[in-house]
Amino acid sequence: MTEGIEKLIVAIDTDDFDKAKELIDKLEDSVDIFKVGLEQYVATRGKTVDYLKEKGKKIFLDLKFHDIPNTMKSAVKAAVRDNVWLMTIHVSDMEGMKQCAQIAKEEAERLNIEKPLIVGVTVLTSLSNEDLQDIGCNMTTEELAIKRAKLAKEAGIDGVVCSAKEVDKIVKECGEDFVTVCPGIRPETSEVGDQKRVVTPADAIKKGAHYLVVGRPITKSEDPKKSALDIVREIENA
Ligand SMILES: O=C(O)c1cc(=O)[nH]c(=O)n1[C@@H]1O[C@H](COP(=O)(O)O)[C@@H](O)[C@H]1O
Repeated sequence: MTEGIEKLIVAIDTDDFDKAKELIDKLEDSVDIFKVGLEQYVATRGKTVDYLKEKGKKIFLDLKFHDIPNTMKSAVKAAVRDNVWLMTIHVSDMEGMKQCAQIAKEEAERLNIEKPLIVGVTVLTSLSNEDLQDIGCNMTTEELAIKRAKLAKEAGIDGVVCSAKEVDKIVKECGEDFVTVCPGIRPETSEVGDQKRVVTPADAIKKGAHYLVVGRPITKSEDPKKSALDIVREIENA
């Protein structure tokens, strides 16, 4: 497998299992990691996770848990049973994150499976500085993302989801081994849509992102396989 394929995560955002299956089948030779998010998981009750397992693919379960510590911890414990590669929580209070890190380890040991990576969402890539002001936060997206990444590291989770706009600073603060997953990736010619902090695949890699999450630029393309391969090539050239 090439280095580019190892860094690309494709977001299967559809509410239809057959469409998800069709996309996975089209992309299976050029993509190794697929993200099952809220829309697809809720609509299919997790059926796509089983399909991806049958195909031997790596699974990013993106359910972004955010709740009181006991509920977050219990949700992580249940999700570990899906035996996925990586899953998301929101960066929240220290107690909640610590309990998620701990239970993931314990449950994986009990089941004798590899512990999934637990990563915390810092500041959604659809948010701007103005959006943060509107919801009562007087920090910039970059300041808040760095602060939350440091909290996530202190709590003992494996990494964060962040925009590639701030990933270089997060790597500098939290170290090379702290996993960085960057959505809001847009090749030069792609539509931005609802994303506000976007970066090209090449620039995201140059800034130190470990993994790039790409949805619509691949899934809404007339030729998803070609679009995925173009991004893999751009990653490799960077
Ligand atoms: O956790 C995520 O994956 C996520 C965090 C974030 O800050 N921004 C973000 O876009 N995402 C997800 O990444 C994917 C991006 O999709 P596209 O905008 O279509 O490339 C979607 O599935 C989002 O749910």
